[in-house]
Amino acid sequence: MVASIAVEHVSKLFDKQFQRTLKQKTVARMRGQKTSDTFWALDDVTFTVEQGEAIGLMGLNGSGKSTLLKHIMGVMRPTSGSVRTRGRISGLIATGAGFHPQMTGRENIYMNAAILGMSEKEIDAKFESIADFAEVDDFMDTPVGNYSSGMFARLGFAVAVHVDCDVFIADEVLAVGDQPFKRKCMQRMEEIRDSGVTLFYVSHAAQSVRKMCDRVIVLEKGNLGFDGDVNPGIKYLKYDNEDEPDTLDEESTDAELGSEV
Ligand SMILES: Nc1ncnc2c1ncn2[C@@H]1O[C@H](COP(=O)(O)OP(=O)(O)OP(=O)(O)O)[C@@H](O)[C@H]1O
Repeated sequence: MVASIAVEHVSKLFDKQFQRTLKQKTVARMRGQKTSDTFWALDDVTFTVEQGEAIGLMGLNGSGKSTLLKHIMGVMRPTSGSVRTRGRISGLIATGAGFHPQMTGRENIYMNAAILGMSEKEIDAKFESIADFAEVDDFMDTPVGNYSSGMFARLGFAVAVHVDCDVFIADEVLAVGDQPFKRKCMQRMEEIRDSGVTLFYVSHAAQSVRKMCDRVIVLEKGNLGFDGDVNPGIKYLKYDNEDEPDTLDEESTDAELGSEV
């Protein structure tokens, strides 16, 4: 098997500010109070992913999932440790990330696709298909600053799924889309996974992780809490407790997808 991603002893230190304004900071300093502190958002995280694996990245809010994915996408550098990736990476870390609000949907498609490594010729060839997937129709020539959050998500996801990539990253892509679009995204991600692309799928929905992934990695306050099979991973998080269901939104997605219980 070929290693697709190697994360070795990765740690990331962030600052935490306690006061917002200069005045508040000055007063705090005069009182001898702390104005900031540091914390480890990732703490000595190590794992390897083989080409074609589908990883469900799970963990409570603030556990470091997006931070880890930013390292894998190469938009953030670790304080210590190393991240090595093989091939082209596509996907979404945050809805609308990399979009310019004053540029139109059309212009943003070209810019975003170029950032993800597509040539102008490639974008020209795929533009109609990207536009069809996004279904923003008449709004293609409207500045995206006037888009709804769902429209933003559609456009970003439409571009990402049209990149020929070796690793696909999907962080909370289903958070803002409506049900038909969520279904379409899930279907498309299954196709991407089945074509042998390495998949990183962040979700709090146990059902869709079961459907989509063959391995689960759980982060806990920046530490690697669990790395292994899907069901034990979900059990580890206690996300499959009938008394504590997934969010209604994601549950209904799972129900509509017809995934097993
Ligand atoms: N640029 C930054 N500077 C300082 N702190 C940050 C920065 N980015 C993230 N953090 C903090 O790092 C921690 C991990 O954040 P991260 O977004 O990776 O969590 P997450 O697991 O993706 O959470 P969620 O499930 O809510 O999306 C949080 O406490 C967050 O506030």
